[in-house]
Amino acid sequence: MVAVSMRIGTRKSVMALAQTEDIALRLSNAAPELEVEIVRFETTGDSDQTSKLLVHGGKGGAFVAEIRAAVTSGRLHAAMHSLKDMPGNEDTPGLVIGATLPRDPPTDALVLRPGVSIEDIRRSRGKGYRIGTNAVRRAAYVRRLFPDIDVIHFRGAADTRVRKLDNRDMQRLPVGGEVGPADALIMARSGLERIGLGHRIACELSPLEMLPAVGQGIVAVECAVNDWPTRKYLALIDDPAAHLSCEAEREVLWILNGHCNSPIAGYSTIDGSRMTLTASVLDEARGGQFIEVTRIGAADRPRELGRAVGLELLHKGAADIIARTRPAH
Ligand SMILES: NCc1[nH]cc(CCC(=O)O)c1CC(=O)O
Repeated sequence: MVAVSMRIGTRKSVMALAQTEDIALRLSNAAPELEVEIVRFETTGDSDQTSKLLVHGGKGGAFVAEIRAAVTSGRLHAAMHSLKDMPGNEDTPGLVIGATLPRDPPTDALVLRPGVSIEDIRRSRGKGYRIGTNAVRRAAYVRRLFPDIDVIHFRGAADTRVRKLDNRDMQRLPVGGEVGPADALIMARSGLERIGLGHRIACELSPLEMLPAVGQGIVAVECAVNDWPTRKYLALIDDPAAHLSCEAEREVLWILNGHCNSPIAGYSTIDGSRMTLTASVLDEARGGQFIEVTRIGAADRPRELGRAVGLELLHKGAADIIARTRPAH
């Protein structure tokens, strides 16, 4: 059989590489003639560990734009993305999500510094503890769980974050100065497991306690819309259920015009022919009030369901909250 090659681009972090290797393995199993080459990108977002990501045009701008440009120019056949990190409020002409891998657990989890106990944090409602996250959604939900906890800015690749927690490192702030050390972190369970740090999960937060980010736990592969050979290969490893959830949850983001660090959460599940979609918009400024909508619809019409949920959130006042949290440029 004639060998065919596919170049897949990824960020260089341990987590991104693990995800891309998973894609490569699935492709080789599905199409043994395919030789997958993993191309590692160092993005602006990864090399700058201090700023709050916004100066790079947000999460999307930082992590996604450079790799996308390489796909568009033909340097890459495809790009690996964590679906959670893909901007949900902009068009991507010429590109398509060719595959979504089966969803890993979408939940968030608490990682504790050795010596810190979850019982103590619960008992004190968080008072006296510092918890690190850079996500507005996680900050808002964790304040609902532990009202007296101190949420501090914390970023970096997942393995780096855990190392900094254990070493009691301080975090430099984008505006200057530093905070820390952190006693705990909120991180995605799937990411921790993919980098071999699943044993550090002290407590998993259910979707009811902390509704996951749109697309959390789903690895996506993007390619050029007119690159049919690549699309055919990617279709072989596409997980239909994850793809339907992707469509439903991302339609909510689109309707809400959510920016890179919006306090938006969204999670869908499929049961037979029905999909249940819950999405929320959190308002930290108003004492942690939040708007949440759940709807059930036809699993094979995910965008319709996403649109209904998004419009209902708007009807209940979501646009004001999102506008208030929009970073000034
Ligand atoms: N922003 C980083 C990022 N992007 C995707 C994941 C892992 C979870 C996933 O696959 O959705 C993580 C790490 C984290 O949030 O802790």
